[in-house]
Amino acid sequence: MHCAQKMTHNIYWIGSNDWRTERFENLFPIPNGVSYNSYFIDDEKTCVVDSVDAEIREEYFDNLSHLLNGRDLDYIIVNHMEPDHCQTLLETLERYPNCKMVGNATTFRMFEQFYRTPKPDQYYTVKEGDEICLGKHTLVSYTMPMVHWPEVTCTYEKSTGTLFSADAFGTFGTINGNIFADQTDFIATYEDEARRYYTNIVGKYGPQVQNAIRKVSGLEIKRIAPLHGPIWRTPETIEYILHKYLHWSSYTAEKKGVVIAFGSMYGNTRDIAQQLAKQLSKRGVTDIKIYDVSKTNASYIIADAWKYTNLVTIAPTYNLNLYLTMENFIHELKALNFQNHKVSIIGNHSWASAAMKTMVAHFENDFKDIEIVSQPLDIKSSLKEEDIPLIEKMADDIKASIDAAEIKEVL
Ligand SMILES: Cc1cc2nc3c(=O)[nH]c(=O)nc-3n(C[C@H](O)[C@H](O)[C@H](O)COP(=O)(O)O)c2cc1C
Repeated sequence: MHCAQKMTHNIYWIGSNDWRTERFENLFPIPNGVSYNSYFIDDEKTCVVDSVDAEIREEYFDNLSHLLNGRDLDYIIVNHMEPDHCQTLLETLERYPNCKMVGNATTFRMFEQFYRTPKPDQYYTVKEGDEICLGKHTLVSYTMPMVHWPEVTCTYEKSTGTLFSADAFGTFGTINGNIFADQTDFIATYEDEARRYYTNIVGKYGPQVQNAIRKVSGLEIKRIAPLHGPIWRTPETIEYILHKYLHWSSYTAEKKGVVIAFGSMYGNTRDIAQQLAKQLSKRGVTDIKIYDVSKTNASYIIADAWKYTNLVTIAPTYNLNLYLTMENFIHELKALNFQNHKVSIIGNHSWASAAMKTMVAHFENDFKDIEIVSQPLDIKSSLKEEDIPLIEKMADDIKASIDAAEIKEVL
């Protein structure tokens, strides 16, 4: 059943929601679901901006044929070739054989790689700054390489000031009737999920995100229409999401606080994490988050590690190595280019220590711009009375580093 919504002057949201998929990219839990957004422009020429995941295929085609109302489809703009936006692309081209698929050389190469059905007669190549006039609406293409994938573009519609931004400015979480962020309590509803989406999906590409923001900063943006999550259309919400992206892409902490990530088999290392948290709290530190790396999906811990100034990793030695879920957590952080934060380290071992040294080596050698706060500690099997002063000293050092931290506005 069609369920399209009007976005503005003859531009419609023709996406839908997915509550069923457990994990986005089969990696990141999405307990609040996700939307796949597609847009339809109704003008002398008809145009779709990006197609959708197969999960919402029926809704997309119902919306499209309802709005076309018997007319033909002239263009489909492909800003991003990732399958969650393209699993219905080939079918769109086959249902509407006169439709031109708008993209660049990489877009078309990827299309053929994924869908094994070249459609050269339907390719319409655009370069940076090229315009397509639909009648009253004019679309301008801008490249955004590696704002997720190499072929990515964004498309700016001049008459309405709409930026179709591909995966940029997107978020996990479904659209619940309200397609615009300003119709929701958007900070409460979307901020944490937008940060988790950004850090885990696009976090690796901070410099590319900054380049893309610089590139579009000269445009008069009245609406940002991403491929996931709500549309940003008021000055307040546009400024909010642009500002958040500038902040996140600079790897700068948003808030003073400590994320304690621990791994533990039998509880001894967990006790160390709780003791440190207590000592921090006693010293007036607020916003302390403790996560068990074996329990909480790394995507949540990573999002909070990005947000707060200080991270502490605490883990035991396991078969002469670092405990595996901590190894994995640190590996994921590194893969996302995590940087510009302060880290403290505690290991635990019983006969041949490896955890502490491995964590120190990772943060010293594999990351850039990480300050190690306090002397790393190595506890023997379980926390004892004589260890408490060591934990207190680390708490003192972390507190001092939080006090010295400056939370800078990134403009
Ligand atoms: C399967 C297993 C392998 C371990 N391997 C090592 C090791 O290679 N070197 C070492 O010093 N301790 C090793 N330990 C000891 C742990 O580091 C120690 O028991 C620590 O207290 C575990 O903390 P937890 O209670 O938080 O799990 C191992 C323990 C287990 C259960």
